[in-house]
Amino acid sequence: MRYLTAGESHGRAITGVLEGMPANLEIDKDEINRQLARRQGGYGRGGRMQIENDQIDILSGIRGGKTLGTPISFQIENDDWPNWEEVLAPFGDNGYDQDEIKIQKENKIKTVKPKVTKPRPGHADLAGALKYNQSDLRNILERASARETAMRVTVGAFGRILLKEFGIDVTSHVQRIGAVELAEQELDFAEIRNKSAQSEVRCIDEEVTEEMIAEIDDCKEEGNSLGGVFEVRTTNLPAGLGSHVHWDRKLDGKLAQALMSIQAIKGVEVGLGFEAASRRGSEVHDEIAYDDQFHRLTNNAGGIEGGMTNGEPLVIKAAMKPIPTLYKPLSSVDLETKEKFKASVERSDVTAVPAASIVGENVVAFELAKAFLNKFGGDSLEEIKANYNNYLKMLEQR
Ligand SMILES: Cc1cc2nc3c(=O)[nH]c(=O)nc-3n(C[C@H](O)[C@H](O)[C@H](O)COP(=O)(O)O)c2cc1C
Ligand SMILES: C=C(O[C@@H]1CC(C(=O)O)=C[C@@H](OP(=O)(O)O)[C@H]1O)C(=O)O
Repeated sequence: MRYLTAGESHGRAITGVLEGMPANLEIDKDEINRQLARRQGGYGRGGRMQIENDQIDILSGIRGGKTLGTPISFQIENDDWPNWEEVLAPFGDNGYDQDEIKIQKENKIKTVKPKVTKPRPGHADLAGALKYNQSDLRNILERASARETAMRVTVGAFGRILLKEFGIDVTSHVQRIGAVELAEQELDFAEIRNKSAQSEVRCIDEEVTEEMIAEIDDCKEEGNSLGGVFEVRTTNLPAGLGSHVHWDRKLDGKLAQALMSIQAIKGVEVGLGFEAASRRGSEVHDEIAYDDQFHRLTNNAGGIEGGMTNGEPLVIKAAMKPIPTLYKPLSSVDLETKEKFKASVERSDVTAVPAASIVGENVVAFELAKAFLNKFGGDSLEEIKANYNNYLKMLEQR
């Protein structure tokens, strides 16, 4: 299974093509829209999320509510597009009517959006302009933007619909916003799901959530931004997804890549992660027991050993850096004039960790669905179910 996405953040729409879904899987469009709505929520987001109302429009690959086994294509319209149509039209003068810009500047009106030449530290602006030989940073920032994560949530939602047929579920919660951290605790999957669905920040502890909200408010007041950490968990994963035999078949590597490729994610930990490096072996490795089936007395490995699921729940964390666009300006240098400036900002998120946790949850769901199809693959849902049930029977006999 694979996918491609296209689209600029303020372009007409973002689009995607997903290939490799088996035939005869019932697709609940509401479930996809629910995931998209979850991604739009979370305390700390800026003005853009009040403009957008992400809804999936499926163009092909589904008939009568079921997959055909053919490529599935879809799009989400950008409701902000009418404000950018002139600037981002595929053909035309990019809206850079210099006379009009001059008149508008004189009259302090701002409907024309001039060329962007002031790169933001921490964003893709400067590196992208150098690499792609661009003089307008808009040609970089439009595609670097995390608007694209709406597509990743869409394909992840398809993945989770498939996983659900096999009783596998994925959830997430916010572990840290800046300096405010949720203490490590024994977590019950159903509890995380219910509480994180209710909470504005998607931290599962009410008191800590309030502290996180206060931290975001404080940071906003200061014109600053915040990062944090989220954790993704799964239930009912069978042992044996992924493989130890080649570097590019190892599931931990694939999950890390999927998470690291989310905008602003700078670190991934499986299970104990970095903490394992400072402990002794006896305090890290999960002892093996047998009770009708193999299981572990702890889950410090986070459900993966040797690049394969070991039958315990997957536990994986990702660290997000603070949002690069700051109301409190940082110094930078104008691309054209080479003059120093302090950036001014029109709108931005203060933090997007709660949104990123939903993206994380869905990219993990997609990678797991892919690994699931690699192991139990078939062209129809019925064939995959037969393969899966056969494998479960084999495991029962071990
Ligand atoms: C859900 C989400 C929302 C984001 N919102 C913003 C934003 O409003 N302003 C901003 O400058 N960066 C935002 N970012 C982060 C940038 O997209 C990201 O830092 C940039 O593309 C550079 O990539 P890098 O941080 O991975 O190096 C957001 C990221 C995510 C995941
Ligand atoms: C549009 C989304 O996130 C955007 C990601 C983003 C960035 O630079 O990554 C910048 C902001 O966009 P704008 O510049 O239009 O305010 C965010 O709102 C979204 O999540 O759907």
